[in-house]
Amino acid sequence: MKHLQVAVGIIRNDRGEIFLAQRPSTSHMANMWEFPGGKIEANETAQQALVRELQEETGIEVTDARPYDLADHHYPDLRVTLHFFIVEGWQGEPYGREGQPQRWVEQKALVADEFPPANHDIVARLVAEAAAV
Ligand SMILES: Nc1nc2c([nH]c(=O)n2[C@H]2C[C@H](O)[C@@H](COP(=O)(O)OP(=O)(O)OP(=O)(O)O)O2)c(=O)[nH]1
Ligand SMILES: [Mg+2]
Repeated sequence: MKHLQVAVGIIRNDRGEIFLAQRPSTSHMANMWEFPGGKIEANETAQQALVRELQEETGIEVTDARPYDLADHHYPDLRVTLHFFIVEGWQGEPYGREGQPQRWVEQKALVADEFPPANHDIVARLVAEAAAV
């Protein structure tokens, strides 16, 4: 089975909101909401892939990102390992550079069911941590 390593950015602004993008209708996990990111290439670290993917998908230049969590998930015909980073420093303003719909959502208002199944534990953790503040 194919196994993808994916770098994913949880972009959080100073109001505690997180940037989400909607996956294209033709992609794997079509129409679900996601944290922007993408596949780690063979010659890259996870952090390098994160910086490149957020530039490509949201137009920002990441200046502050720290590893947050890992999630391993088996889809029916694909295994993914997601490398999540919290991104709290960047230049520019993120937007759906590939034409994908986007929105900012308060961390405590994230809804796990809007995300691919691989994200469910992470979204629950983010919501719990927001509630604890
Ligand atoms: N970016 C991203 N991918 C996710 C998330 N959750 C999740 O299961 N995935 C899965 C969907 C895909 O099967 C896989 C790879 O992500 P991707 O489709 O963004 O990869 P990519 O940007 O490199 O895409 P492409 O160049 O092939 O078009 O990770 C998430 O929150 N963000
Ligand atoms: Mg992507």
